[in-house]
Amino acid sequence: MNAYRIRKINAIARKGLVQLGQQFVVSDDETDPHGILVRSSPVDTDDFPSLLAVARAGAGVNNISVAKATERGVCVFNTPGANANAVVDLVFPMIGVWQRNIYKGISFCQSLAEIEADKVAKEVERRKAAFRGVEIAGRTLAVIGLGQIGVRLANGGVHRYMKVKGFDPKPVLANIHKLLPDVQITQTLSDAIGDADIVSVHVPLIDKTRGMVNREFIARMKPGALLINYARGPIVDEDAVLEALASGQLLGYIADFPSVKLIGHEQVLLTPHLGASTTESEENCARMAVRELANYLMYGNITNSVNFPNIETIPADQVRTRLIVINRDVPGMIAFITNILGSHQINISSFKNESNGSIGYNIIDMEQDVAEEIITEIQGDENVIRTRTISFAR
Ligand SMILES: NC(=O)c1ccc[n+]([C@@H]2O[C@H](COP(=O)([O-])OP(=O)(O)OC[C@H]3O[C@@H](n4cnc5c(N)ncnc54)[C@H](O)[C@@H]3O)[C@@H](O)[C@H]2O)c1
Ligand SMILES: O=C(O)[C@H](O)COP(=O)(O)O
Repeated sequence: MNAYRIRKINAIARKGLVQLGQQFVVSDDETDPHGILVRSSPVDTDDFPSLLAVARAGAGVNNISVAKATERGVCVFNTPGANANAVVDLVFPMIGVWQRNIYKGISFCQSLAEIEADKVAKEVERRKAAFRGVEIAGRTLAVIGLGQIGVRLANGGVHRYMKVKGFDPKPVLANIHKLLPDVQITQTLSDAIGDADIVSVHVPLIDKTRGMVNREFIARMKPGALLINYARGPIVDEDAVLEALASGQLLGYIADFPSVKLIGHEQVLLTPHLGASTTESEENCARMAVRELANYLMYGNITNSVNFPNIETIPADQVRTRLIVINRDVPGMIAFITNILGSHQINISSFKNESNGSIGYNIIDMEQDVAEEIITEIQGDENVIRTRTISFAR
């Protein structure tokens, strides 16, 4: 068969890319790819006519046109949890940097290069009181969004002897099971943030969360609290933050998303979108994204899609054709597909169907070739979004 064309956007770790076998050709310039590997760059799936899938080596998919992709039967993957340690590994140090005035202390030390060598030690002892900080043990941490990152951060707070509260309106049960018993799960957002010294937000950027941390949210926080955003810039209303910093309602804002409004503000600490930037996380994400994409292109199997259901089936040795049908999840679709195949005397050796509530996904294995007209007949139904045949040379 012809090779699958992969467009690589952004730096994808080599340890992931080497998993792609000879069936794949990877290029940064491919204009008509079957698959895309991407991190944070924007992807409009409508720009690529032959596109079958996009794999985001990371968590957030707000840079990808997921709704358009779903309408065209393009599968979008992400890599849940693959960079969660990296984010938590940065958030706690950043809290420490803030609470202990480390950034001010470091610039003070750099300024000591200007003075005479025998005066440095004396100057350090004379001035160090200006950088006295506070500890995080005993403080209350509110974690908003108890997903892969939120759960790790909440547990990390417990290990640091903090009181930890967490809020998530629709948590994934598997994540909640990983929470330490000392984390208090609250029923409302206000219960979580009302008396927290530190509020850290770990939700995806979607319509419902855009601007979620607004004036009203901040007003519900304890006066003088610290706000942390390692999720996405637009989740936080920056004007509301600046007002709250000026009034004292917020003591500080730590974020991974610099903007002109925030840069240079004394009460704001910024990092340049570094949350996932560790060797380990980049390798984890790349390995996972490549596996998901390759498994989809070669077999139509799905793990960790954000718009299609999970489904996996290994073709038996005698299977020649695998037909994939992606449809709107309405009654009668399975019967519709099997009736057409049956009416053409096609014997089905395996049929697997999964749904995520809006999209139905069918993998149908057959021991013979399937004529193009039969596929066209299936494709003709208004609820069929896309069909695809994969031939196995035996
Ligand atoms: N700074 C970085 O480099 C970096 C790295 C990784 C992830 N992120 C961002 O962090 C986000 C979360 O990552 P994750 O891996 O934990 O994802 P996740 O999907 O595992 O968890 C997100 C959680 O947020 C919850 N949620 C959704 N809306 C909510 C709301 N209104 N209130 C409270 N909770 C809500 C969901 O139910 C889910 O449990 C990503 O979507 C991404 O945007 C940033
Ligand atoms: O959503 C994510 O996974 C992070 O924001 C990481 O983005 P990056 O892969 O561009 O570092």
